[in-house]
Amino acid sequence: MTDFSAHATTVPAAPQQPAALAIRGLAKAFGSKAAVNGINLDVPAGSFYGLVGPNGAGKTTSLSMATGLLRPDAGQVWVHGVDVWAHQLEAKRLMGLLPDGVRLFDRLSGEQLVTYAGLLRGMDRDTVAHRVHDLLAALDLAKDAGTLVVDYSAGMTKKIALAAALIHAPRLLVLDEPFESVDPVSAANIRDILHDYVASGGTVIVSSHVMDLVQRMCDHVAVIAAGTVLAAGTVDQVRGDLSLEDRFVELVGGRNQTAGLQWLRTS
Ligand SMILES: Nc1ncnc2c1ncn2[C@@H]1O[C@H](COP(=O)(O)OP(=O)(O)OP(=O)(O)O)[C@@H](O)[C@H]1O
Repeated sequence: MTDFSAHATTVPAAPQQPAALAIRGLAKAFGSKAAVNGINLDVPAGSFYGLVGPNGAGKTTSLSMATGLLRPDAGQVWVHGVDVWAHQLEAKRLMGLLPDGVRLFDRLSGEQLVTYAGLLRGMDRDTVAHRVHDLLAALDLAKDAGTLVVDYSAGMTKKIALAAALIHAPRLLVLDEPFESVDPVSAANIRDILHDYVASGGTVIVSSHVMDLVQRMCDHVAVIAAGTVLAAGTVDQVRGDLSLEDRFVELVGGRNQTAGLQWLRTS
């Protein structure tokens, strides 16, 4: 493992100073399948952190455990020094989550859904109304505010879920595949929102398969494969002289032979 992270150790130990997210020895198996294999990771406060890895690498499982959605078999997680599994409410107050594939209350309109998310967080109605208005405008959803979420497209659904994750101005945003299905203009708007958020002291963790996007957007990256962290650090440290995509392929390997698909040829 190439690990450039200052705090990462092979023997799990509590973080010295609060990172935005610190993970020690996190593990999860589904039956006999080890999905996450005792990973350690430090996400510095104020960083824009990319999490990349092949399909089935364990990204969603790791993020679900790190954010209090899935109980780990082993290991510990801290968000700004708060133990996520020992102090769940306190930790969740600090986080905004865009989970992958989790059902929303889609019989609410977009405006109602984001308002509901704000009220659930204990915010007063005036502040919620003000922020809902701002978020819908920034995400180009104002004209669809009254449409039921069940009638939204996949990209619109991603955006309304992102608005719900942002409403309480969390200190750490964890976004699982935030750009999937999102059109290029909306993706650029979302990137601007996230960059402003990081510039004002927030921390963002995004999982993505789009290496070029991660290389341009993130300042840190971790490469995960088979439930293990293969490399972690600043994007420049991890990629060295290569593009992140080439470095990813070098680390992960696994280019498949396509010679067995001759039957697919049409001429
Ligand atoms: N609820 C579950 N039950 C059984 N196996 C699971 C479950 N969730 C995940 N897995 C398995 O754990 C492994 C890691 O899955 P995970 O969804 O974390 O990967 P990922 O890196 O997010 O993949 P992708 O990039 O394809 O979204 C996979 O082998 C997957 O089949």
